[in-house]
Amino acid sequence: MTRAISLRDVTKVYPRDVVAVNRLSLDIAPGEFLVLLGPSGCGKSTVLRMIAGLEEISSGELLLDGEQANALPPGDRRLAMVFQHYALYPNMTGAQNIGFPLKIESPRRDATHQVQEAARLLGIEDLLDRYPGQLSGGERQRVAMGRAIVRRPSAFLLDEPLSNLDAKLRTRLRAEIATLTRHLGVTTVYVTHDQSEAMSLGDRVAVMRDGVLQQVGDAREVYQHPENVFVAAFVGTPRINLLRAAVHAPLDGRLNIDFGTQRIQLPQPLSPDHQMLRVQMGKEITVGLRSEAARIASPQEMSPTEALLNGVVQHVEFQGHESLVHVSTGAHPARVDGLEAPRPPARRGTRPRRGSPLRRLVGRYLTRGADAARTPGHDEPPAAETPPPTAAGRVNDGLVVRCDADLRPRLGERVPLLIDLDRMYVFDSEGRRICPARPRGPAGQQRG
Ligand SMILES: Nc1ncnc2c1ncn2[C@@H]1O[C@H](COP(=O)(O)OP(=O)(O)OP(=O)(O)O)[C@@H](O)[C@H]1O
Repeated sequence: MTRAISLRDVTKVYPRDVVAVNRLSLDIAPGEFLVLLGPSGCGKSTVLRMIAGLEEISSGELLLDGEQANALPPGDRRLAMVFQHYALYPNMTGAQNIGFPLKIESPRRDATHQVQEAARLLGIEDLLDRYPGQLSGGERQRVAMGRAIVRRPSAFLLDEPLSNLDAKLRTRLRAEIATLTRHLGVTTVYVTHDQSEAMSLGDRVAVMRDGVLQQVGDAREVYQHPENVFVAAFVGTPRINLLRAAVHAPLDGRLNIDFGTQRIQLPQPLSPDHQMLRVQMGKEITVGLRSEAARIASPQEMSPTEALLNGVVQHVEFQGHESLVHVSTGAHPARVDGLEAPRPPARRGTRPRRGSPLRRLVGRYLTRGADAARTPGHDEPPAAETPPPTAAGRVNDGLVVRCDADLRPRLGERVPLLIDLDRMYVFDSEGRRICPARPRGPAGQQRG
């Protein structure tokens, strides 16, 4: 038995007028695994607690299988909730903890069979005789999951269930949870602030900010077509590069995106996406470039859908299979409120050394300077475009790009960046995505 959960215009106002959830509407299909994602304090747990019946709904409607359930007592909802803190009874064994909900229902019932079955599904048969104090964090969370599934609920509500565990265990357990809930076919709502967890887990991801739902879609859709700059910035590792820019149209009818010290000219004829930028002329826009939308390569390799920017290597993160290279372009980074953890600072650049693989790759560019980078159809970078040095200990405008681990860019090295215009996002001054437009067809249908 699984169930549909619908929220219609649901608002939660706590005392002192704290609006934790603001007019949220969401339909979760029977058997679906939906992840509620957002930064701390955005209202995720409140949504879960309203579904569970642990928090009163201020306005709006909760429907369980189409029936209004705002006033239904929590015990009658047949939902199981698992919290970040395992809340196991320390004086009960694993078996007693798992069987506890059944004992509450009917104290004389022998729950051995159901407990064994839940333990078998979770692979914890050997832990049943142990007390919580004798279990590791991961084992305790499995017992907590056992307690949630033993009553065969119609939906699971999981509130950051893995955030107390180390990264390796978290990865393993989240795969187990996804497999288990699919095996049971039970509707699952999973709350997390960890975007990589969200992207790897759910059928759909619902991104929240300040109590307001920003976007719902499958992971690919949310990553590739973020509705706004907040979603673009919250989802994806490394974080998307966001640069302040303006659209200019000189008299020759061409269209430029101007980053202040550098600009790129959009190829003619303008694509339908780029035509939409005309209305942004004179207004501030934000350009979003994921790390895979720019590459360090010789301008001679530039394709018709690429444009050139120049940069200076500020910091290199070696990742084994690739490197993440922070490149200063002189452009001003755009700020998005409400995101956690800014990028880590990096050391100030030094001079490039001769003979590096990167120097061989883009060597002509490096030796001949900006002149070598000029390609017909693309804007010529002005002489003053070499980015200014940044203050020691800060990467204030570093564009993070992926690079083959063998290239080994040197700190301070001047590099050409080829920007993939098909994967360049533009957001208007309100943060809404202007381009690329959502693709037509079933995968890209507009919601709502
Ligand atoms: N009982 C309460 N009384 C007053 N305000 C509350 C209460 N519970 C939560 N809030 C506020 O409501 C907002 C949303 O809180 P909520 O716990 O739902 O966010 P969250 O996204 O789950 O955060 P986290 O990831 O940190 O758990 C926050 O501003 C919080 O301070």
